[in-house]
Amino acid sequence: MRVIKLGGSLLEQPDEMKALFESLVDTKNKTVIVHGGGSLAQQWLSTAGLKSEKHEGLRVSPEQHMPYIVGALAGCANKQLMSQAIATGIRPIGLTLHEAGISCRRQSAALGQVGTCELFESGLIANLLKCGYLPLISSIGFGKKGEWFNVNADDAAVAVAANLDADLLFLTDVDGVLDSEGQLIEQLNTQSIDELTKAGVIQDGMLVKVRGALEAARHLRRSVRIGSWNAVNKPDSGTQISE
Ligand SMILES: Nc1ncnc2c1ncn2[C@@H]1O[C@H](COP(=O)(O)OP(=O)(O)O)[C@@H](O)[C@H]1O
Ligand SMILES: CC(=O)N[C@@H](CCC(=O)OP(=O)(O)O)C(=O)O
Repeated sequence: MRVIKLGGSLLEQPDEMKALFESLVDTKNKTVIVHGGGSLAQQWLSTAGLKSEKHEGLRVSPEQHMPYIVGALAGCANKQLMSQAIATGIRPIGLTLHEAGISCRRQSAALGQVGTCELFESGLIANLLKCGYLPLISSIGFGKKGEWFNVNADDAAVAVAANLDADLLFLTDVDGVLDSEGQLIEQLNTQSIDELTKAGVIQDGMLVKVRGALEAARHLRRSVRIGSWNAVNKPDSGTQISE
């Protein structure tokens, strides 16, 4: 089984999105998608006249911003992906982290409704795969009292992969992790990530992704890959991250 994390910028690239779903047709019984949609959430918040800020790659999420964030991620982004899956002949099922067996709690008071993930069970996803569905999981989650949370989609993908003991692949809008000269780095480990982060080469969204990939590599005891949209069935492309 493998979990593929799709960055939200895919939603703005219809040709890439179509090609990606076409390349999933043969592996749909063992693929689970976790998706972002940060740029869409940003657009919805701006249209509503709300100023949104990020702290180390995480969107500060006050309660009053949550209807727009939930609407953009669990609503519009999720349904745009469902639409493409259906057009490709794949049977999708749109879910939140709750149905994927993940419970959330507040990361820190300063970040508002930003959630971190805790695992509780994994049965439903395996059953949906057996029934021939492609699970499309947004990064919206819920706490034990039903409160809603905005989880960074990279962190969400790490939790889903951990829950399913699955391989993990991050697909994004660059070829992988790039060095200070913009060249692809093929392999990274704890030490090289530390050095590149201190040197400011890995930043923003890529920092969240690389940290998540390293955490997943440790937990899953296997390497994790970061690559571009067309890397889905190319196991030697992108950046491979191991302990
Ligand atoms: N060293 C780096 N290599 C590649 N991208 C980087 C690096 N440092 C920062 N980035 C930025 O991280 C972005 C990918 O992260 P993000 O925008 O969060 O993607 P996604 O929406 O797919 O999760 C790249 O488009 C790039 O602007
Ligand atoms: C807490 C937090 O940062 N949540 C993210 C969730 C979406 C996301 O991660 O989308 P991408 O994968 O497209 O970046 C956000 O609101 O932007």
